[in-house]
Order: sequence, then C-alpha cells, then structure tokens
Amino acid sequence: MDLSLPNPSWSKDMRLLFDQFMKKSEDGSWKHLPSYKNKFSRRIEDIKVFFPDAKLIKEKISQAQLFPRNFEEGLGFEYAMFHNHAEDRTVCIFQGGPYLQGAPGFLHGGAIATMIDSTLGMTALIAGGIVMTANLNINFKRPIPLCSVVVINSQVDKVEGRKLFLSCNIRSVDEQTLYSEATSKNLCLFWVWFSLSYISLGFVFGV
Ligand SMILES: CCCCCCCCCCCCCCCC(=O)SCCNC(=O)CCNC(=O)[C@H](O)C(C)(C)COP(=O)(O)OP(=O)(O)OC[C@H]1O[C@@H](n2cnc3c(N)ncnc32)[C@H](O)[C@@H]1OP(=O)(O)O
Repeated sequence: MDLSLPNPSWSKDMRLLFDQFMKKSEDGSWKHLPSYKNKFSRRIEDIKVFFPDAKLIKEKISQAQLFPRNFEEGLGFEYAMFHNHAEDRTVCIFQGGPYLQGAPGFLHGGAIATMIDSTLGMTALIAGGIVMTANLNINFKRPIPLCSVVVINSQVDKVEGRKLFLSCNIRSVDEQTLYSEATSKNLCLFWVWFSLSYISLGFVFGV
C-alpha cells in the first residue's frame, strides 16, 4: 500500500501541498514517488553483492520495514516525495507526529536527520542508482514544532564518478523560516546501467 497518500492524520497544510504538487505533476514535470513499508526489502540480494560479509540476521529480514514507514498513522513520519527530473531535485512534504518529540514540543534531531537522509537518499538513488550515504552534515537552524508541516528541498550539486554531492534545506510552508540545512556525500554501489533500470523500477517500488 502506498503510504505517501493523504490520510485522516494529515493537516490542512499537508493536504494543500500534496494537491499543489499533484497538480504540478499533471504535465509530467514533477512525479509523485510512491512509498511502501517494505516493498524493496525483498531486494536484499541486490545489496548483499556489495556487503557479502555483512552478518544479516536472516530470520529477521522478513520483518524488515522502511524505518520512517513503521509508525502508526499520524504518530511518526507522515511524508510524500515528488521528483523533478529536469531540475534533478526532490521535494519532500513532511509532517512529524507526536512520537517524534525531542525537546518538549519540538521534533527530535534524529527524526529531522531521518527525513533529510531519506530525501537526499532518494534524490541520489534516482540520479545514480543504489547508493549509500557516506557523509551527512546538518545545521539545525531553528527547532521544528511537533506536528507542523515542513518542506524539504533536495538537489544533486555535483557528481564525481561514483560520488554524488547533494544538499537540501528544510523550510516552513510559507518559506519564511529556514529550519535546517544539510549536505551529503552518497556513494553509488550499482552504476549507471543499473540506475537507469532502477529509475523505472524505482517508481514502481518507491520507498
Ligand atoms: C536494489 C535495492 C533497492 C534498494 C532500494 C532502496 C530504497 C532507498 C530509500 C531511499 C531513502 C533511504 C536512504 C538511506 C541512506 C542511508 O541511510 S545508507 C545508511 C547509512 N550509510 C551507511 O551505512 C554507509 C556505510 N559505509 C559504507 O558502506 C561505505 O563506506 C561506502 C559509503 C559504501 C563507501 O565504501 P566504498 O564503496 O568501499 O568506497 P571507498 O573506496 O571507501 O570510497 C570511495 C570514495 O568515496 C570517498 N568517501 C568514502 N566515504 C566517505 C566519507 N564518509 N566522506 C567523504 N568521502 C568519502 C573516499 O574518499 C573515496 O574517494 P576517492 O579516494 O575515490 O576520491
């Protein structure tokens, strides 16, 4: 089930943004990226090629779920991503639920980092195939109020061989408040041929 579609826990702002991006997607310039709890977990074989010595706990893999997708509706990470191929950028609309509290009334820094890593990771994945985050630097400029809606704008800045250099920022819906800025270095594990096939698959599998 695609978990990036509106549900009763979404605020008015969240629905408004979703509808705006779905409208923008009508001419094909933007594409809504579906997101599933565990659709790609079964692709562990593809990743194990690069980490043959990883000690995977086989009996646990069948329970694997994408971390941000395993909270009950409205209590954790409510989000939807849209990708603009021409501009090589991804926008994530994100509403952080009450179970993501850090300082009282505000989002935990790790929850913010999760959505930054997920959005940058998805941007890198579409640009370069299966990637791993090698380095992630975040500046937390302002605390994000719990249950508020924010917009994560992420883009590829540079590609050097297998290395992708990305950046993103998190702003309020009215764009007046800059909450966080981040940069990341992602390493492609599978190279271009795979990523092209994966891009087509990516929109099937989603995350
Ligand atoms: C088909 C299956 C479908 C799957 C569908 C998935 C769905 C997708 C959902 C999207 C949303 C989730 C996205 C989550 C993304 C994560 O959260 S990934 C998890 C967190 N990251 C990790 O666990 C990575 C752990 N680290 C590693 O595995 C390895 O260090 C890496 C990153 C793969 C790199 O290792 P490597 O390939 O052996 O590369 P290595 O030779 O060490 O370095 C290559 C180059 O990169 C540079 N480099 C390496 N590390 C660094 C660093 N930390 N800083 C700067 N430069 C570095 C090196 O200096 C070197 O540069 P040059 O000398 O060539 O100039």
